[in-house]
Amino acid sequence: MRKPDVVLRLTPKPMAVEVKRLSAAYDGQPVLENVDIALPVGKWTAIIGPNGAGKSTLFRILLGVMKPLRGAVTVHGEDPARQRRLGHIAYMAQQEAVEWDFPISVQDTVLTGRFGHMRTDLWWRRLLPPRWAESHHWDVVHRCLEAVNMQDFAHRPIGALSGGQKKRVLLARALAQEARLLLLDEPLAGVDTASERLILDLLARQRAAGRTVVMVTHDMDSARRYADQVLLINRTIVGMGAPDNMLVDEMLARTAVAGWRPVARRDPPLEAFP
Ligand SMILES: Nc1ncnc2c1ncn2[C@@H]1O[C@H](COP(=O)(O)OP(=O)(O)OP(=O)(O)O)[C@@H](O)[C@H]1O
Repeated sequence: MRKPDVVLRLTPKPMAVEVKRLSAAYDGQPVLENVDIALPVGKWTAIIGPNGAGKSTLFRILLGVMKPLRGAVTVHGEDPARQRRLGHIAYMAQQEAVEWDFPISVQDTVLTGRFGHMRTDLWWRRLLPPRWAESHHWDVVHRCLEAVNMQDFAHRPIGALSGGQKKRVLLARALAQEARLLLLDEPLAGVDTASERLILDLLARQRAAGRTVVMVTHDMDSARRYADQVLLINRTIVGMGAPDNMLVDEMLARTAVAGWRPVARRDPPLEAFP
């Protein structure tokens, strides 16, 4: 009898993020054009581009909350909205995008990061107010608050925090999601040196644990020191590669990064900064 043929299927592991020929627009006004991106799982990518380059728009599309005009987008090989609903994408918004006057404590804010996981709790649990969540959710919340050094502020209203503390709470909420992909919109903006160090070290640990980190930043030094790759964007992808190849005068000039300082010349003339 003839033996059945053994078919060896070698399916490549899906990328964390794959974007092909993407275009996006608001009210018919193009914002992103012909964007191609492939971000491997477990790497740290820094996205750098000037104001209005479309970085936050790209995040909205990767979260599946905005539909592209054209092109294909997958997260872990699936529809981004589905991945978000499954809790595989964590998002840290820019501080300005959050309603800080909302009467909610620091720990309840971080608990909202657990909502995706709570969907799999027992049905009757899901009828209770979130504050009565199962203890393992609270364990994660407290662990994340400790990780960002905000445990002493757990009961404080979020409106009564400094700028740097707000950032740390937003990061704790993103960490509490225990997602495979972390999308962070300017996590380092407006924080002091100690907070910056804490945030970068935490993200380095996330990456070491196999998570994919994607961080929009204007901080070239951090991108150079921590990121595996840099993506330069200004309405379209200007370049993508190792930090040492992307964060050079020629590439930055092409991206026209606001506030960009020439790398070769440490002290440019003042007139370079209007
Ligand atoms: N909801 C919206 N409706 C209409 N236009 C928008 C909307 N959101 C953003 N835009 C426009 O789209 C363009 C890209 O905005 P986006 O916020 O994606 O840029 P960004 O790179 O994140 O900028 P920044 O560094 O200032 O945060 C800008 O010209 C902006 O004015």
